[in-house]
Amino acid sequence: MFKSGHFVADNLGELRETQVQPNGVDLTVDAVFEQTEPGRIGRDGKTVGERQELDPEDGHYSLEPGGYIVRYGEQITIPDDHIGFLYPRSSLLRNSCMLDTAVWDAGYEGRGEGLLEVFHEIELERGARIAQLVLADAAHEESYDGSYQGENL
Ligand SMILES: O=c1ccn([C@H]2C[C@H](O)[C@@H](COP(=O)(O)OP(=O)(O)OP(=O)(O)O)O2)c(=O)[nH]1
Repeated sequence: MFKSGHFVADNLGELRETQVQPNGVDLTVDAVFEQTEPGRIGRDGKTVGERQELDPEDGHYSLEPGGYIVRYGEQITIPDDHIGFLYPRSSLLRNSCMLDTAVWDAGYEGRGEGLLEVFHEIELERGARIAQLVLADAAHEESYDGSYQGENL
């Protein structure tokens, strides 16, 4: 079963009232990066490629078509017995952009990242809401203890 927006909000850091939605919490864009060097995914590990942080102009990012890594502004905790899913705000899709996301594991804490695909130039204000995090009940044996634990806190 999916939890309410207020339940999700109780597991995040400081929020604005407008971020709490009926079924989840909207996440904001805190930083945007362009990858500059290749990463590597091997059978026994991975390396994230170098990236360069973009400077917002007058508080806005003007993004040309391409792929960008975004860091969310909220401090996220996925509580035990839950799993998190993140969806793009539909206004992104309606503006020819997409946010690609992965599974948020029980026990994860941090300010996570996603891949923003831009198919048509878009202006994003730093701090604008771009995604929605939802939580569902989930069974698990272990909790997240990977290399991204505690990232960007
Ligand atoms: O879109 C997402 C989805 C998840 N996460 C966070 C929460 C998740 O628990 C953690 C690790 O994700 P995943 O397990 O998919 O990463 P991995 O590449 O398998 O790394 P690890 O080996 O550390 O598990 O990253 C994000 O930042 N962005």
